[in-house]
Amino acid sequence: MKINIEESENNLILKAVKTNLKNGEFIRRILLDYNLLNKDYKLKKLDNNLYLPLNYEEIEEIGEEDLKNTLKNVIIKSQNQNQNQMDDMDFEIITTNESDFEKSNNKKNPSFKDYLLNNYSDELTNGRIAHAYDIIGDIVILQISDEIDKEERLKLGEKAKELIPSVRAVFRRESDVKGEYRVRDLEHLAGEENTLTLYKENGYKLYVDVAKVYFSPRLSWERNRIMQKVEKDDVIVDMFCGVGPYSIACKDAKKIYSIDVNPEAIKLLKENIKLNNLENKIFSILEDVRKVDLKGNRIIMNLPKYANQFVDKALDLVEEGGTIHYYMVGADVNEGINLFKSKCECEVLESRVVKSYSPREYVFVIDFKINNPNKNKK
Ligand SMILES: C[S@@+](CC[C@H](N)C(=O)[O-])C[C@H]1O[C@@H](n2cnc3c(N)ncnc32)[C@H](O)[C@@H]1O
Repeated sequence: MKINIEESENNLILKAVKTNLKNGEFIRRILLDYNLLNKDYKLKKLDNNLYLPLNYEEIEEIGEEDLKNTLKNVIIKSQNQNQNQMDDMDFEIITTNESDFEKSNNKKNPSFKDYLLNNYSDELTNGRIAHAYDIIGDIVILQISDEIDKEERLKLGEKAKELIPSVRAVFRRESDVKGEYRVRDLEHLAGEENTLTLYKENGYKLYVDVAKVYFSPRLSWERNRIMQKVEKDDVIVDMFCGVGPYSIACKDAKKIYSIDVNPEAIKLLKENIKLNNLENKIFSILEDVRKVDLKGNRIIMNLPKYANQFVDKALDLVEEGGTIHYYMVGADVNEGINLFKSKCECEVLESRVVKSYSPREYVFVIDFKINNPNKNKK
């Protein structure tokens, strides 16, 4: 096989990790843990190298540089933990195309993406059907507009169930995330009408009920970024914890306070604490965070749409010299920076786009070091 670096007009572009055969199995397991391995294709051996095809949308969301850094960090961490000797940290991410890889099902079935491309190219172009979908455990959530007939939507659901590996149920986003609990309406399209699933990311597991709580697999990279920053003496306050993905990602900290107003989220959080053996570290609190009185040195504010209403509360919760990870929706990250500067003495440690939110808006994260939470307080 020749690995084409050039983009081809007739073929779907794929990204792949190229590594030497010795390190291949180690990297394969990491990619599986991160839901990054594209199971539609077989791995490819060539010369002394292994090529592992990646889920392209995931890479688009996180960016290639971030992917490389995160993989490097995870490899270093796993090596320390398991004394796994990976010869050299040698791997690269290459751009190739799907014809370089053999389909994994051997049945000459198209992938669901091929199916969409072949049958719904107009709808993909005009945005009535999105190419991207979320896989949470064994549940798939498609993005299909109301303008597509119900009958057609059900047909697409059945196709998704048939063509996407290991799927138990297919739903469609019926609304944006909304309300205080940030939960979206879903329409059932195929498979079991059961919305509870077990999801895996960054080496931990989570029960998620996609109809009752907020959850986004597209934040797994961001959670990994936070995971790398946590120190063993940290006391974390996860102000809007949901089922606990950030709290659990912070498992190397000394103590984690996890707060949410949604009783269903806290119920699942409790299950997730047990599932990950973190009973002695994570303390769940079913409450409006505005009524909670605690102190921590690392505060996580993952309520991007309304976070600006909770800055004063976060400044009450943070210790002097602590860090606030502030998520916000907007067109310009300076809105968030100026807001904090008007309320306290702080510096920006890092800021980046986490994902796109609407055609002109993004979800940004800003990591602030809070030198004096009370200065400028009104
Ligand atoms: C965007 S979700 C994030 C959940 C979780 N951090 C995650 O990444 O999956 C925001 C969460 O904040 C919770 N929430 C909203 N207002 C709240 C408040 N005043 N106090 C505590 N939790 C709140 C919602 O119930 C929801 O679970």
